[in-house]
Amino acid sequence: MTTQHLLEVTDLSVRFGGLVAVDAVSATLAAGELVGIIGPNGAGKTTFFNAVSGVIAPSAGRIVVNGDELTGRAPHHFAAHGIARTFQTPRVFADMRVIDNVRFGTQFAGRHRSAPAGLATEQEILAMLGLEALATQRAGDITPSQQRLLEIGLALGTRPRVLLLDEVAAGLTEAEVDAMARRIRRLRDEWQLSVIWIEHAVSTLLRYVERVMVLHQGRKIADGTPSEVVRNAEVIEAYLGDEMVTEAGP
Ligand SMILES: Nc1ncnc2c1ncn2[C@@H]1O[C@H](COP(=O)(O)OP(=O)(O)OP(=O)(O)O)[C@@H](O)[C@H]1O
Repeated sequence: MTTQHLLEVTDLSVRFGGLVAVDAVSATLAAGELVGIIGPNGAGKTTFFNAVSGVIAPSAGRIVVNGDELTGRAPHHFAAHGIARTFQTPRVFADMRVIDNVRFGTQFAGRHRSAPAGLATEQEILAMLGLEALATQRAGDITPSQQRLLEIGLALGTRPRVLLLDEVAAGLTEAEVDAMARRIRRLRDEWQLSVIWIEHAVSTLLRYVERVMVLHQGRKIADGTPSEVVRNAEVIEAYLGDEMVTEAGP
């Protein structure tokens, strides 16, 4: 029996002039998976997200979402097929109320899509993110860490099946990073979302994901459980150093 993947990326490459930012990367995401992507600065992580959310057209390769090929299609096609993403720099609508930011996502993806169970209302999305008390505030007036959460709210407003999170924990305190990781787990556990999460806070990420892909100079150099990946010689050499092996335990 073959498993139908929600997302199936085959030999994806993105070139900028002479630079190969993503180099023949293949990857899959099954329903309900929580997968991390790690790798040094410039490894191609954000560019990978840009391609699998339609923000840039790949130079080569195929992107299939839930059985439909979307390679090179515009972002709203990806959104309508259930892909939502956040951006490295939070992009909320500062002059709109917090709750209206979440409503915007609904319009972006189209009103007539079927919503996954549990993602019924904007209020529930805000409650999941701990922002319910701020619903009527102007988004520009909430703190930067609350804006990071709201950006996830904007993505959730599209009622996605797949959530692509790009460094949503950047700039947060250690306690906030942990709280963020727990929220991401709950999104997967309670709303059956599939999540790919890029983060530089590697030790936290590795505690929460079941699988992690490692990018280095555009190539995928590893894809496995956190304990497999921290023992991978190429990953240690390229990115992690030796200390993660001890941190991850026996
Ligand atoms: N629009 C662009 N035009 C030209 N080069 C780009 C563009 N976007 C990214 N790059 C280059 O592609 C490479 C991969 O960048 P990317 O932002 O995907 O890496 P990253 O792994 O997300 O890094 P970081 O962890 O620093 O965010 C880098 O060398 C970057 O300078």
